[in-house]
Amino acid sequence: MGKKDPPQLQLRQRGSVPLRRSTVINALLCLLSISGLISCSLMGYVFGLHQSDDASIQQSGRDHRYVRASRSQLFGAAAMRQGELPHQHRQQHSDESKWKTIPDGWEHYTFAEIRNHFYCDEHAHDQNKPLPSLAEWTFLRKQMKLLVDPRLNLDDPVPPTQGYSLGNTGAPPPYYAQRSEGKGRGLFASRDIQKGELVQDGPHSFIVFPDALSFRRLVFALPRKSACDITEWAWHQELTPGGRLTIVVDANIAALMNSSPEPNIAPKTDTDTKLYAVRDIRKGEEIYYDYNIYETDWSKVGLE
Ligand SMILES: C[S@@+](CC[C@H](N)C(=O)[O-])C[C@H]1O[C@@H](n2cnc3c(N)ncnc32)[C@H](O)[C@@H]1O
Repeated sequence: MGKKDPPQLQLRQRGSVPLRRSTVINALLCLLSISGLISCSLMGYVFGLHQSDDASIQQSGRDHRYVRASRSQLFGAAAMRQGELPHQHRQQHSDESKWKTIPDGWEHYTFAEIRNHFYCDEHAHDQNKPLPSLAEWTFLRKQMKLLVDPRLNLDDPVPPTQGYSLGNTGAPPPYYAQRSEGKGRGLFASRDIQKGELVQDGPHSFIVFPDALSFRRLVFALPRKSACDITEWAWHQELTPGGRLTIVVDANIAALMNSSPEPNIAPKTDTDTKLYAVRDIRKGEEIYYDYNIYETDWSKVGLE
């Protein structure tokens, strides 16, 4: 009696009006989807997404080293850079549109071109780089297994934030990671170490790149800062006397070891991948080896 219908009811009673509105909305949505489809195809063409996974990047060489990485895996990494990982610190870089994409011809990039692409000099000069988190190590190691060598066994009772099982003892190496004044991050003795003690057990710590392509594949499948880290952490050396020069990188905090012309640890020979204390080291002292014992010419390992 005299009570007005609630507004929503009145609307329904207006009959054809909602129908016309929905038709218009449907038509607009249709138009939007069609234009979306067209622009997606165009972008896919421009960025090479039109290539099927059969155009996988294949690593030539022996079967046991055969690794396939589909373009979608690499483009997944590029998409991740678009949003940046939560643990990445957002900074302004001169050309974000450049380092956030996978460049054409990445398979042939030189070491210097890779560093230019990711503006790694900016990263190198950042004195406030945080220690890599467990999540960052875990992602890096996952990509290493996927894109460098599927046979890699990176299971270890010691987490990468503490190192790895030194000599398979189940105990970490006698160091921990923290910021090092003027050097980014570094390693420090977690206890007194006696002259002659094994401090760094290379083969239990590093991964070996079968070739230069696997190195490029890994860096282009990483967030920018991790890609730059890899270019700073990796080195190359002959792993056996007279053997070929091989690219290697530690897959844990051992990668953070800095260099000194007066190192406190050193290998016994040029091809030795174990490093021993050359003098007594006190708890809390920074651990150094001397990078100059290794080859530094990246053209010698196919990254020219
Ligand atoms: C293998 S990484 C060592 C870890 C590095 N400090 C980090 O935070 O990622 C090599 C890089 O560390 C830095 N570095 C190593 N030794 C250094 C030193 N004695 N003085 C200054 N920087 C050093 C250089 O930037 C070098 O390219």
